[in-house]
Amino acid sequence: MSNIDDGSWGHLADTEHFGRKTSSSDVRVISYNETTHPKYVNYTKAGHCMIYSKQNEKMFGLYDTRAAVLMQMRFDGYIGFPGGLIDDGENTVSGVNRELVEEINFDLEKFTIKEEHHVISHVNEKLKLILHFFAIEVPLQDFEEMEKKSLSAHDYGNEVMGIVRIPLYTMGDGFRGFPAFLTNAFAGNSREQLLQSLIQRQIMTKEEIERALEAKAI
Ligand SMILES: O=c1[nH]cnc2c1ncn2[C@H]1C[C@H](O)[C@@H](COP(=O)(O)OP(=O)(O)O)O1
Ligand SMILES: [Mn+2]
Ligand SMILES: [Mn+2]
Ligand SMILES: [Mn+2]
Repeated sequence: MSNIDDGSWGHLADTEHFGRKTSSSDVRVISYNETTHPKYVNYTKAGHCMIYSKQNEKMFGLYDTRAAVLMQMRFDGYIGFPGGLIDDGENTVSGVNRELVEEINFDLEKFTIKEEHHVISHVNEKLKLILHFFAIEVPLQDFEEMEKKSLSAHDYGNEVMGIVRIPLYTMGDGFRGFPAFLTNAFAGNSREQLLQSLIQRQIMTKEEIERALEAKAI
């Protein structure tokens, strides 16, 4: 079992509460502009990013892959997107780019996250936490190179236990594939961020998402 199971957190004590499971009622959508209002100056900000590449290959010649979407298995056992806490006084997109370099060895010479990649932001008043979410579409060849380069990221093997692609297809029993993936534990509101982006970027329809959410293992 964990080697600090006495409820103490060591140096993680300052930030561990941001990773605690929250209910969707704890967060509400907030405009990017509104997050710069002085009343949020003492809020902690975090930014994460969905990197994806649309593709129309068929897995095993059977299943539409739709897109390669990059997520990660985190140190805390939750699935999340690359990204992290924005340092005090740090510009939000600069913080997201810094975290992407730390976590997946993102090549800023090739791609940089800009405000135009902003998708949605949420505020959790209880935790005084603002969660910004970005998405960037890249060519499949660059996506594949990122996957390889992520193995030599600074935080690979500690904050990041490895990156995953998401199975966006549903198999013959109506569960394995995407519905099974959705049964994982997700960090923050990353599951909501994923589902909204898949619809917004026309990778999946709202009806398909709803069907996947209702599917049960047989
Ligand atoms: O993918 C995510 N989407 C939304 N919120 C997330 C995601 N991953 C984590 N979180 C929440 C929960 C975390 O405690 C905080 C901070 O993010 P984290 O990536 O852990 O921060 P660092 O990389 O350690 O800076 O956001
Ligand atoms: Mn990080
Ligand atoms: Mn992180
Ligand atoms: Mn960090």
